[in-house]
Amino acid sequence: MIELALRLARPGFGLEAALQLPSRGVSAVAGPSGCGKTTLLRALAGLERAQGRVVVDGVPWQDDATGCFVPTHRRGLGYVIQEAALFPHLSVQANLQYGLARTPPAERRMALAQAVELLGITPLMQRAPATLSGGERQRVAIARALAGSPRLLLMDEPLAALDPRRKAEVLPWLERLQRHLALPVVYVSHAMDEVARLADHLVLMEAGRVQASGPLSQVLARLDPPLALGDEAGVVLQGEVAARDAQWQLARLHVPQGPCDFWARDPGQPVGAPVRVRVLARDVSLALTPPERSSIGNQLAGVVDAIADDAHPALALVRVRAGGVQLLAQLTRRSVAALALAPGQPVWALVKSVALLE
Ligand SMILES: Nc1ncnc2c1ncn2[C@@H]1O[C@H](COP(=O)(O)OP(=O)(O)OP(=O)(O)O)[C@@H](O)[C@H]1O
Repeated sequence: MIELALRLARPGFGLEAALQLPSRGVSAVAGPSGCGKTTLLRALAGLERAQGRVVVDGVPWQDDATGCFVPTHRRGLGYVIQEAALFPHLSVQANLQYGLARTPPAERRMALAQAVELLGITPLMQRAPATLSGGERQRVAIARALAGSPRLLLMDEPLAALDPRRKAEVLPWLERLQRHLALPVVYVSHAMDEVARLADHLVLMEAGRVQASGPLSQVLARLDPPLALGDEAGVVLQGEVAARDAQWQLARLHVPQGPCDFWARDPGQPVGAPVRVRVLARDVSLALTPPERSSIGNQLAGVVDAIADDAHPALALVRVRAGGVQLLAQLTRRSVAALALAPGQPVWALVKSVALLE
């Protein structure tokens, strides 16, 4: 467990965050620009001197009550930032070897081999950094951070400098890390598509404060903080590819807690592969009876769970429980009135197959 309670005051900005993050998996820290994500990460690393307490797996890194402050280089951190700074005169291999300097010799080979394997670096080993694409450079930077056998990996917008195509190339490698790494990762990003694909735990921040912190699906299904997410409000369902339809290039995705399987664009993964599906609130419609002869690929029987005002006065956010999953639907308040929607009301949640984002 990573426990932190940190305060920091700057002119015009104050950070006040108390958090408990799991010791395994990816904890994403998201929120609008300037809300203090980077400041929080730097304070956790000891790069920024905040007041308070940081305890990682029972080991205090900072405790103002006792005067404890472990300097950054003794915290066993890997740190990856937006623009990777690799040594330009060294090959990829030599850059990775450099990352080993701080690692006890007994752990070196394992850590390096695992990092190279997890991030698919082998074909790049002899290349010079200047010959790498932005995405390849970030993979090498992440491998270098991992080669140092960190206890905690901190990543600050590692994909933000990449164009959408490069970002799409790197994301599957980060998903591999998310599945296979035993160490905790704190991942700062303002991009909800990255968060939806990578996070196990989500911290939402606003103006230096923590708005919500908890398992990804629970935080995304809350009706209060998602309001701040605007068009990005929506839930993430986790499942696996159950079948692929070669004729229509669609895949049937089995979501264990869902009331039925989902049809979506074929993500190109084999049957049995784990997938996450992002269902945005604006892509979910509600009906009182199941539509016949419609083009909508997914129709889920559910019950209205809660209704909240959305940020715009014309809109409402409706949470529907369907089987063991929760969906959010963004509707006009006129539709909510026309259907007389209220908690407890049985409804059909309609989700176009094209709207499902893997
Ligand atoms: N070195 C600094 N000196 C003074 N103020 C700073 C400094 N660094 C950041 N700030 C301010 O502190 C606040 C939080 O900044 P921070 O970089 O942590 O936000 P962020 O959520 O990471 O933003 P972004 O997503 O844009 O990177 C902002 O108001 C910013 O202008």
